[in-house]
Amino acid sequence: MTMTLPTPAQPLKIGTRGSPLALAQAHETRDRLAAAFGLAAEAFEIVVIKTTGDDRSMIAADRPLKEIGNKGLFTKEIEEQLLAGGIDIAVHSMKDMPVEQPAGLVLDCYLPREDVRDAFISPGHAGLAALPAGTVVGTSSLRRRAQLLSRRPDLTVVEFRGNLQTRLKKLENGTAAATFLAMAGLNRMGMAGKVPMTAMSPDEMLPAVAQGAIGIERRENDPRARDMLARIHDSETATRLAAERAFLAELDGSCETPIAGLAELDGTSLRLRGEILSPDGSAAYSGELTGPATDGADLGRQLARDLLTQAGPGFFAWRD
Ligand SMILES: NCc1[nH]cc(CCC(=O)O)c1CC(=O)O
Repeated sequence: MTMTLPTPAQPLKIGTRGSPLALAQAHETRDRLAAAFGLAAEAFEIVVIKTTGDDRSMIAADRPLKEIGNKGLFTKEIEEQLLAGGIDIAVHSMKDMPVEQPAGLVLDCYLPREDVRDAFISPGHAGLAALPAGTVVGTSSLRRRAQLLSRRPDLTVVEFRGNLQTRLKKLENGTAAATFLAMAGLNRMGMAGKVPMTAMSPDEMLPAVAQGAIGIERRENDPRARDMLARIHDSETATRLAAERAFLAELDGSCETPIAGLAELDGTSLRLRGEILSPDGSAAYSGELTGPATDGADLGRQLARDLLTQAGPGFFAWRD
């Protein structure tokens, strides 16, 4: 392969948000690229980009993200920089990515997926089932709120945002007795052993579509980035996300919607589980399909149609 590799004088510019998790993901991407091509860290430049979603003044701490309109809230400025050439690749949590990318950009490189499960975090309780009736729990996620209320209608769910440290402080001062975060983020930040938590099985809380997966976006017409990313791409993650994201797309969903989905591979067989909920958890529909891994997107669309049929017309009408 004739490829001009980046050098310290002409580094590959890696765009990312500045949060601790985003930076950990950007460093992992750089380290995998450096290892794959035998390059020094100096051949890469990590460029931190502030997004609307990071601008605290835009977001009152108690205002649910959905009210601000979160389609592209954390990605718009990064994608603009990518199109303008200010960066060469952009590292994202796939869970936060819309199902379609802007013209001129492609998102077809995934790193090996981390733990897909949600973590139950609480200094005083062993798990969801052990919480006494009426317990206050905190989350900012519409999906988790709906799932929690669906399984435990007796709980009170309060809006809970901010970084891990802020949340732990709120647990300590009694604002809530428990909160929930992705295992993947905790692991990638090296926090898994340092926080009182247990991983929840997907049967107890089915994770968000693409949870635990990192995707790397590039310009369509950039062969260097294309060829470099091909070397660190994980095809198993791609197979699983094809099914999950087709499921999400067919539901016309985004991270504003209480939707959960998880595909798992067993050899050449793909098992897809999905769930859709009303925001207050009073209605929840779930199902699963298994089929050949090569037909993941068909499986995703089929499961979405099955669940929409179960739920009946107008199930998502509250979104409009
Ligand atoms: N929406 C925020 C977000 N986006 C990705 C992660 C965690 C990492 C991942 O799921 O890949 C999180 C925080 C969380 O849910 O705990």
